[in-house]
Amino acid sequence: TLITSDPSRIANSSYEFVIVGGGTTGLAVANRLAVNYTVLVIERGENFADNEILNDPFMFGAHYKTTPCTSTVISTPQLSAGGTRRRLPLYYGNCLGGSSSINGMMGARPTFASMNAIEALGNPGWGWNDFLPYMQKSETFTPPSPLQVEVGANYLAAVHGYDGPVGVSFPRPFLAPALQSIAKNTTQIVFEEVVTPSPDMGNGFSGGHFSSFYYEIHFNETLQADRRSSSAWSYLYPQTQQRAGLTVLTGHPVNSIITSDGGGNITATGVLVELTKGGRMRFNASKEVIISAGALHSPAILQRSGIGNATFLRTIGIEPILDLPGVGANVHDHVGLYNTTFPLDPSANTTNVTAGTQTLYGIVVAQPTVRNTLELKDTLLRNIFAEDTVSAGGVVNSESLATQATVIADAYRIDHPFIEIFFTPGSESLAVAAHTVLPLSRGTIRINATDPIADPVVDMRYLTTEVDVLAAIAAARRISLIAATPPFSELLAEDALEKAGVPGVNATEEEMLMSATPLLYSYISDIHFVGSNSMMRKELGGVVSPELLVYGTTNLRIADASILPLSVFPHPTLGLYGVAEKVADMILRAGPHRSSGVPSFDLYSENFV
Ligand SMILES: Cc1cc2nc3c(=O)[nH]c(=O)nc-3n(C[C@H](O)[C@H](O)[C@H](O)COP(=O)(O)OP(=O)(O)OC[C@H]3O[C@@H](n4cnc5c(N)ncnc54)[C@H](O)[C@@H]3O)c2cc1C
Repeated sequence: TLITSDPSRIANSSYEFVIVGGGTTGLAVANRLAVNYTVLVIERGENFADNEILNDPFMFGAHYKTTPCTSTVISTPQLSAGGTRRRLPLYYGNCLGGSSSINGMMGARPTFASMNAIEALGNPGWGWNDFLPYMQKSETFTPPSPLQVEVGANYLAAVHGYDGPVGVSFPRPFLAPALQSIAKNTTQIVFEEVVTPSPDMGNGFSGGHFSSFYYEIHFNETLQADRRSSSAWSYLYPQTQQRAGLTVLTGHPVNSIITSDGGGNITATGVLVELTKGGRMRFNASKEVIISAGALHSPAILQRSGIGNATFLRTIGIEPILDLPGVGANVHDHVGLYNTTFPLDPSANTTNVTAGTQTLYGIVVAQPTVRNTLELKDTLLRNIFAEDTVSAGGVVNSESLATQATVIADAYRIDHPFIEIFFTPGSESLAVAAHTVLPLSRGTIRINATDPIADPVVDMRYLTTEVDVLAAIAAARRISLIAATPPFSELLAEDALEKAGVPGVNATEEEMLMSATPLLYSYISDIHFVGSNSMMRKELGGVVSPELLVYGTTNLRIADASILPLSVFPHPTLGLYGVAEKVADMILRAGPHRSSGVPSFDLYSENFV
């Protein structure tokens, strides 16, 4: 593997594949393709292989906003407290490894029900049974030690992988072991009938569950010990992952894709790179171009290339070569309620409840189902009107919103959870955070009309559908209920709810929405943006086919979080490695060098068919 920041070193080289963006998904795809092909990855950010803060898995909470890899797009004003509006910072990783170099490392997988929903949007081959083997292929799972099992870690050996590049494990040492059991006991009381302890949070569970979180960390002697298992440290840097066919250019952004029009479908022939010293350089791809610049930037690259909503492109002076209204539409994100830190009772026994200077975001996760409000949510989702399309904003037509709402409702019927709650140990306080899952509000991403290479204009339109507001209120309620329920409440100061700005357990809906220190309207982006180049039927605003090929092109693919039409990964990273493994396998199988494929697992056909 050659990693360079000097474009002149590779100026006259030729490549079969060019991948735009050396982030989470991009580096994983590159690694697999470079076994058989010559591959060039072009990453806008730098190479921070040895940066201690990025590598240290326990530094995330304190530093992710200020690492040298961290970048931000500031959103357009979003709905906020009392009907006011607020701009939200949307963080992402701008270096090799992309957002996996700065994220919280919380390992999570989609559910059987949610992959069903993805498949139902016109994507055969993306159901749970087809997808699980690819997630397994990407990971080396380290089972919990007997000590970790004793204090709460649990797993199912059959759903994991044991020789992939990404380290997945429970943290070692197991942080705040006493809090693990307190959190689990409280969860069981608060959610009574809608959660059960999960044998493994990655088993495609049907039904709400709670479990100890696992993380993307190398705690494995055969991999690097005690290090963040970013995409770069999994698929690029290790000796075992070196590829003669792989070149990585850092420090240079791709402006656009170069295409030729053979009178039918469009063919990508290369990319145009902005040189930091000024000017532009072209790199050719003889087989394919794959865009992996993340959900915020991939649609902007397409739009700069003349691929997108033709009317919009014309208004800003770009001649469209492909009218695809879904580019930059359908983008969405989880609403994060993180602003809740509860002070500890000074007289409580907090041994093994806090985590000293070490932080990991969640230690126990609860994903309750909608059973008690199922009929209400079902009715809301199955009765989407044309006005909802207008308020959601980012969908291309009302059929798109109605179809997405229906498959979400079906997923809830199978018993997909509707929120996620997690307990986080601090040094002197405890946090309970929550985020919505499977939101329906949709927004847009468009390039800046006056400066197309600048940050795109992102309007996420959080909480613009009724069902999303309902879910957020439910999440806020559960946070206050947890803080008022023993054994968790016994750790907290008497006025903990008040100090944390959390409305009491009996607060009305109005109070939940508008209280003086409103939990709900101090929401933040959960940094899980997806959908801006959705994989679904073209009539619904789809941009890519189930093979991740951009509709109307012969060889332009997208592989990153932007392809997810629904937010089915509660935390995206492990699922995105599955996406990377799947698309690489599709390409390798179709090419002259046939892939050895992935092992097939029948485990779930029995349970779910
Ligand atoms: C602070 C933070 C915390 C998070 N916590 C978690 C967590 O705990 N668990 C979890 O699973 N997920 C978490 N996520 C989300 C998860 O990390 C992302 O969803 C995922 O990494 C996105 O992967 P991607 O491949 O789509 O994009 P990225 O990994 O962001 O990669 C895109 C790459 O493209 C590059 N790029 C952009 N534009 C260009 C251009 N024009 N030319 C060349 N290169 C370009 C970028 O620099 C970047 O390296 C978190 C994210 C953040 C930011």
